[in-house]
Amino acid sequence: MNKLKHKKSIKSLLFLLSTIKKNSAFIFVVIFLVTLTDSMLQFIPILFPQLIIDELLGEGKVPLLIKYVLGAALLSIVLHVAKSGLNYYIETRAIKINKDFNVVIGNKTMKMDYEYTENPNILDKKEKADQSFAVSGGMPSIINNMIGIVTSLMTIIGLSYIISSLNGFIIIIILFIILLNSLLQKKIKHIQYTYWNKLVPINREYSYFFRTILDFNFGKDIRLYNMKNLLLKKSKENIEKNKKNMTEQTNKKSKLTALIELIILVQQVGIYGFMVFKVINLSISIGAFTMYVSAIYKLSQNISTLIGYIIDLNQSLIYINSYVEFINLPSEKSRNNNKTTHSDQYEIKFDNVSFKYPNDEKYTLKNINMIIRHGQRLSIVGANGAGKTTLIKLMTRMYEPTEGGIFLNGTNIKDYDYEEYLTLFSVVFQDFRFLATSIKANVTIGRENEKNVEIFNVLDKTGILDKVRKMPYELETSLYKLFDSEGIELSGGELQKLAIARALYKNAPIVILDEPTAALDPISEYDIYTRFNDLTENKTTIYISHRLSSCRICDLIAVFKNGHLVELGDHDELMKNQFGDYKKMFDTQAEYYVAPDRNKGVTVP
Ligand SMILES: Nc1ncnc2c1ncn2[C@@H]1O[C@H](COP(=O)(O)OP(=O)(O)OP(=O)(O)O)[C@@H](O)[C@H]1O
Repeated sequence: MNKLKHKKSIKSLLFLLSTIKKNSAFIFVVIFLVTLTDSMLQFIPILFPQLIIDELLGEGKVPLLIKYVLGAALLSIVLHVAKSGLNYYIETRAIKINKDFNVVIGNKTMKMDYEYTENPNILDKKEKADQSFAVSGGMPSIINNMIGIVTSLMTIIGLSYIISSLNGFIIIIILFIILLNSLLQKKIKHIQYTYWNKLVPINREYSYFFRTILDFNFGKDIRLYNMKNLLLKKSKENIEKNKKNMTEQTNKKSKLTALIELIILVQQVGIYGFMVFKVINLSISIGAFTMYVSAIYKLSQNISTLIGYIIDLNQSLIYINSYVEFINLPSEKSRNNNKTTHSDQYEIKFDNVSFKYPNDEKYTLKNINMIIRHGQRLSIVGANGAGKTTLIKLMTRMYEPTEGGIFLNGTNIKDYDYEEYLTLFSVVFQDFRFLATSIKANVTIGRENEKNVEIFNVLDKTGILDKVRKMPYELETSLYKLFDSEGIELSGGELQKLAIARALYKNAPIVILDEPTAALDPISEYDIYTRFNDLTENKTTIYISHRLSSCRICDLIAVFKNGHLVELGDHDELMKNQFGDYKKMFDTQAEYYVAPDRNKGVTVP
C-alpha cells in the first residue's frame, strides 16, 4: 500500500517537474537562488549576536561594535530584498502554471469518453482532480515546499557544523525527537487524506442539490412539485454527514497535535538545562551560549520544517496524483483510430449490434441488423424506452456496442478519427442545450466571422427568422437573461427550431433529429417536415418521432420494441402487415387526426 503511494508520489513529482520545465526552465535557477538567500538569512541571528555580546563583555570597541551591527543589518536587508524579488518571480510563474492545469482539466472533461460522464467513480475522480490543486495549495505551495526542503537541508548542514563543536550528542537527541514528531505529523496528514476521500462524494452530492436549489431552470418544477422540502432535506443530510466526518477528523487530529507539543516542551527544557549547566561550569562564554542556544533552536526548527516540508510535499503529490490519474484516463476514442472519413457517400451498417449500458445487466439493444444508405430518409419509431436514442448514441460513438459492430463505408466506426467522425453528424437530441451567449455564437458555435446571410437562411428554413428579426440586436441578441438584461427567453418550440437551425448550419452529411417536433405546434411541424426534403437534399436523414405522420416522408421505417428491431420497410410495406406493431401504432394515432391525406405527406389536424 505504502509502496504504491510512493510510486504515485514519484509519478506526480515527475509530472510536476516536467510541467515546470516546459513552462520555464529558468525557474529552477531562481529557486536555487532563493534557497541560498533563505539559508544565509538564518545564520545572521546566530553568528552576529555572538560577536557583539563577546565584544560588549570583552574590550567593547565601539567602531567594531558598529561594524558588526551595521554589517548584520545591511546583509539582512540585501538578502531580504533579493529574496522577495525572486519570490515574486516564482509566484507569478506558479500561478500561471496553476491556471494551465485548470485548462487541461477542462479540456479533458470535454474530451473524455462520454460514457465516463455516467460513471460515479470517474465523476469522483474528476471532482478530486478538480479539487486537488486547491486542497494541496497548488503550484505556489508545491514550489514553496521544494524551496523549503533545499533551504532547510543547507541550513541543517551549517548548523550541525557549529553545534558539533560543542557536543555532537545534542544533534542525535534532537534528531530522535523530531523523527518521533514527524511520525505523528504523518499520521495527522494520513487522517486528513482519508477523510478528504470520504468527503468528496458527500460534497459532490451536496453541491448537486445546492446548485439545483439555486438553478432557475429548476424554478418551475421546484414550485409546482413542491420540491423545496426534498431539496432542503437532501442538502441537510449531506451537511450532517459532512459535519460528522469533520468532527471525527478534528478529534483524532487534536489528540496527536497535543502529544507533539508535549514532546517539544520536554526537549526544550532538557537542552536549555544542559546549556545553563555549561555556562555555570564556565565551559562556554555568554556570547557562545547565545550562539549555541539559537543554533540548537534553529537546528531543531529546521529539521522539523524539513520533515514538515517533505510530508507536505508528499501529501500534495498524493492529492495531485488524482489530477494525474484523471488527465491520463485512457480514452477508447483515441486508440488506433486514425482512419479518415473523407468520402462523398456514406453508408452505415449495423452488424448484429447488441448493447448493455455500463454496469447494466440487461441488454438495451439486441441483435440489430440494418443498413442506412446514403441519402436515405430513415424513421425510427417505437414505444418509450425501446432503445431508439441509444441506437443514435452508438452511431455517434458516445458508447461502443457490447457485441457486433457498426460500419461506415465498410470500416468499423471505432477505427475512424473520433473528432473527424463526429463532423459527419448534425444531431438534435431531445435534451439539447444552448449557451447564454448570442444567437449567432450559438448557431455558428463561436465562429463569429461567419456570414450572416447563411445564418439567416437556416433560421428562415426552420421558421424562426421572423422572431430573430424582431429581437433588439437580431443575431447578436443574447439567449437568456443570465448575463444580459436585454437577452431573450424563447419558448420550448422556438428553442427546438433554433436547435434544428444549428444542426442544419453545421451542414453535416448525416442529419439526426431525435424527437425534433415534440415541442412544435402542428403548423410548424408540418412546415419543417415539408421543407426538410429541400433542407437535407443529398443528406442522410434520421428521424426519431412518436408522431408517425413523419414516417410518410421517409424511405425506410425501423420499428423498435424492447431493444429489438421488429419491423423494417417503407410505410406501405409495413401497413400491409395487419398484425405488425407499426400498423397498430399508426392506426391508433390516426384516430386522433382528421381525414389523413396520404398524398400531402403530413396531416394537419
Ligand atoms: N445512461 C443510461 N444508463 C442506463 N440505462 C439507460 C441509460 N440511458 C437510457 N437507458 C435505458 O435504456 C432504455 C432505452 O432508452 P432510450 O433512451 O434509448 O429509449 P427511447 O426509445 O429513445 O425512448 P423515448 O421514446 O422515451 O425517448 C431505457 O430503458 C432507459 O432506461
